[in-house]
Amino acid sequence: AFKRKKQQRRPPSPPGLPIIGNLHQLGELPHQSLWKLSKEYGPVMFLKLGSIPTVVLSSSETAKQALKIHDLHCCSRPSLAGPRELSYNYLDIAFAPYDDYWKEVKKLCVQEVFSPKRVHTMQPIRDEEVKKLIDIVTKSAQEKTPVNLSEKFLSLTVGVICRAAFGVSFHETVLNSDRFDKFINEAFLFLGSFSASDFFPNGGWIVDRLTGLQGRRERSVRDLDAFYEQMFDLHREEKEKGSEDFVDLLLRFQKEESVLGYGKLTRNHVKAILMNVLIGGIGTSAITMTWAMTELMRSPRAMKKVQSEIRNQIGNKSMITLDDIEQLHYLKMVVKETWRLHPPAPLIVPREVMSEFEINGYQIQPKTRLYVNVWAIGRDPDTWKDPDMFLPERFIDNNIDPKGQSFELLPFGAGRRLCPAIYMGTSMVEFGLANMLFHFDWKLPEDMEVEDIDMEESPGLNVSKKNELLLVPVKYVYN
Ligand code: HEM
Repeated sequence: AFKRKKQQRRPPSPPGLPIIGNLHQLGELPHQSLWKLSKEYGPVMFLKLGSIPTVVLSSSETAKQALKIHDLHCCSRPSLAGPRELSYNYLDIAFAPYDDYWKEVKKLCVQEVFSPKRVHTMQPIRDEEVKKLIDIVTKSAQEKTPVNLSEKFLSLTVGVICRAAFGVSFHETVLNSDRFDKFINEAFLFLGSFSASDFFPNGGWIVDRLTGLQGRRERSVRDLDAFYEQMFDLHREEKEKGSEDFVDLLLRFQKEESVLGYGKLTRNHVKAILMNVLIGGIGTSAITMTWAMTELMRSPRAMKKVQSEIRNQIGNKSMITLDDIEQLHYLKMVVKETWRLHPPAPLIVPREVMSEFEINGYQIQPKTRLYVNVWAIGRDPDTWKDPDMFLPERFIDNNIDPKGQSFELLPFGAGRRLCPAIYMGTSMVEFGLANMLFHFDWKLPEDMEVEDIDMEESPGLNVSKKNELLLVPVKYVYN
C-alpha cells in the first residue's frame, strides 16, 4: 500500500535569489527588515537564509503557538559558528541543544545561581557600585558637564556582575575595564553577527576565513579563556574570603565531579556557563537602562511622574533598597514600556525545530531555524494602541508581565528556553534607574532640543542605542 504524501503547506515567502535565498533582505537591522516583510507576508513567514530554511513569527498569537503550545517541538538551538567556539562546543545553557545535559544544567543554575536568594545576597555589591556611580555623576553635576549614560550604565552592570558573579573587581586585574569592554563587544559580535558558515554549513567557513572573521573569533575565544583561567587562579588564592560567588559554586560542582546529563562537569563546562553570565547579564541590563532614560527624556511628563513616585517613596533616606523598588509601580511600568519598544534581544535567540508541527495551518519542518520577532510584536497595532507612543500607563489596567506568560511582551523569551535570570536582570535595571532618577534631574546638553534625541539602533544579537546618550545631571536635594 502507498502512503499518500501529506499536502505540504509552506508559509508565505518573499521571493529570493539563487544560492543566497532571502539573505540579502535582512539588511543591517534584521528585526526591522523582517518586521517590514511581515506586513506583506504575514505573521508566519518562510525564508531561505543561504541554505537554511527559516521561519519568522511576528505576532503574539503565533509566538504563543510556538513557544507555548508547540514548545517541545522547537526548543532546541541551531549550531552556530560563533556560539560554538565561545561555548566550548555548546557546554553552556543558552546555545546547548535540547538534551539531558541542558535540562539538568539549566535546572541547577535556576536553583543555585540565578535564585532570588542570590539576587538578595548581591545587594551590598549593587549598593557599593551604584554609590561609585552616584559620586562620579555628582562630580559632573558640580562641573555642569554631560555624562555619557550609555557608558556609565555599562560600567555599572560590569561592576556588579563581575564582583557578584566572578568575585573580582576588574580594575584590579590585568584585564582593566577598557579591555574588558572590548572583550564583551567582540564576543557579542560573534554571538550575534551573521557569519557565512551559519548560512552555508558546507562552505561558508571559507568565507569566514577570507574575511578574517574566523581569526578574530579565535582570538576572542583565547582572550576570554585567559580571563577565566585568571579568575580561577584568583579564586584559589583568596579562598578564605566571605561568601561563595558563582565561580566558587561552579568550581565546587566541578570538584565534586557532579554529573550532569551525559558526564561530569569539567572546567570547560564552568567556562561556558560563565560565558552566558558575562554575555547574558551585562549588555541586556545596560541597554535597557539607556533606552529607558532616552524615552523618559523624550517624555517630560513620564519623567516627572516617575521621579515624584521615587522621591515620595524614598524621602530622605540615603539608600534605596530592593523592598523600596517593589513599591515603585510606575517605574515598573516604565521598564515594561521600554522593553515593549526596545527589547534588548529583538529576535530573542534562534531556536531549531526538532519535530514537525503546525502554526495557522502551515507546516513547520524539523531542522527549520525559528525566529520570534518580539520587536515586531511590541509594535503590532492589533495588540497595542498607538504603538509608537511611549505610554507606561498602558500597563495600568492589564496584567501583562514580561516573564514569559504574556505573549504580547516577551523581552525574556518564553517556554523552556526562557531566560533564567529574569529577577536578576529586572532588579539590576530597576535599581540602577531608581538611583539615577532619585539623585538627579536630567537636562539635555546645551543647544539640543527634545526633538534632536535620536533613536537609532545598532546591529547585533543585542540591539543597543547606536549613539551614546549624553545628559547633564543636576543634583537633587531633599527638602
Ligand atoms: C534585562 C536583562 C535580560 C534580558 C532582556 C534577557 C533576555 C534573554 C532572552 C530573550 C533569552 C532567550 C530566550 C528564548 O530563547 O526564549 C535569554 C536567555 C538566557 N539568558 Fe537572559 N536576559 C537578561 C538578563 C540575563 C542575566 C542577568 C543573565 C545571567 C546572569 C542571563 C542569562 C541567560 C541565559 C543563561 C539564557 C539561556 C536560556 C536557555 O537557552 O535555556 N540573562 N535571555
